[in-house]
Amino acid sequence: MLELCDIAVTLGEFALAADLSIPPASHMAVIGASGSGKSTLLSLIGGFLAPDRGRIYWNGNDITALPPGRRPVSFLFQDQNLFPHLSVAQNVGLGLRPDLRLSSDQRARLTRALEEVGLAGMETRRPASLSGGQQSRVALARVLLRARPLLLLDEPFAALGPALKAEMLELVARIADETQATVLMVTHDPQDARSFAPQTILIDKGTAHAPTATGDLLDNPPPGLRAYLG
Ligand SMILES: Nc1ncnc2c1ncn2[C@@H]1O[C@H](COP(=O)(O)OP(=O)(O)OP(=O)(O)O)[C@@H](O)[C@H]1O
Repeated sequence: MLELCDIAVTLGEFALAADLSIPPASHMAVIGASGSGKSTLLSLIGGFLAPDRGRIYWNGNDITALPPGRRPVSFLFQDQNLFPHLSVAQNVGLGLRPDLRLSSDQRARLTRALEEVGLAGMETRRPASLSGGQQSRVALARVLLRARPLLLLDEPFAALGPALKAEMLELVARIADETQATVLMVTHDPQDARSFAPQTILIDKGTAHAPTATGDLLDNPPPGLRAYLG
């Protein structure tokens, strides 16, 4: 269970408040107009941004002061954070050990993770020689190996075509289910939210609202969200 208790943060002219709970193993969308604070919310949870007020709890433990590396969190961003000079296996191995000195057990897990995301045999390739979808799979394999219980996705598949995007979302859902991970996914695409996330956090007018049923929210969006969705 992730709890954001009375959180407030101000960035220049912008302010965001959040007071909400996310149940274990949720698949949750984060939706809101451009500039509403979706990435800010993820940064607060991931520890890249400290709140001015409030506490963040994970399973009852206060993680508000923990640096990103000590939080129970993995990230997936649109640029996938792949290092161009490293091979596929090395990029994935970084999820286990930043110095890449993997034990034989860790190497075996790495091989399994690559198989799981459909990249078996591509261990020595560099990211530049992969398609966009394959690059996304490398990033996903790294997430799979890290096996952190909270996965934060900031529009990671926005650059992929609709069919590939749907495939990657299914893969994320499967990986999250296997590890019982909670997933928070920022998206601009209501269809992604409907297919991936039974519940959605709406960010509107400076507030991240408590999760509501995605279908109900999108069928009857409040005025700000209606204007944004078009
Ligand atoms: N370091 C900063 N200093 C000042 N303002 C900031 C800073 N970081 C973000 N902001 C502002 O905070 C607001 C929220 O930004 P954020 O990136 O969270 O929005 P978003 O909903 O993710 O937007 P988008 O959908 O366009 O990616 C924006 O108005 C942005 O300009």
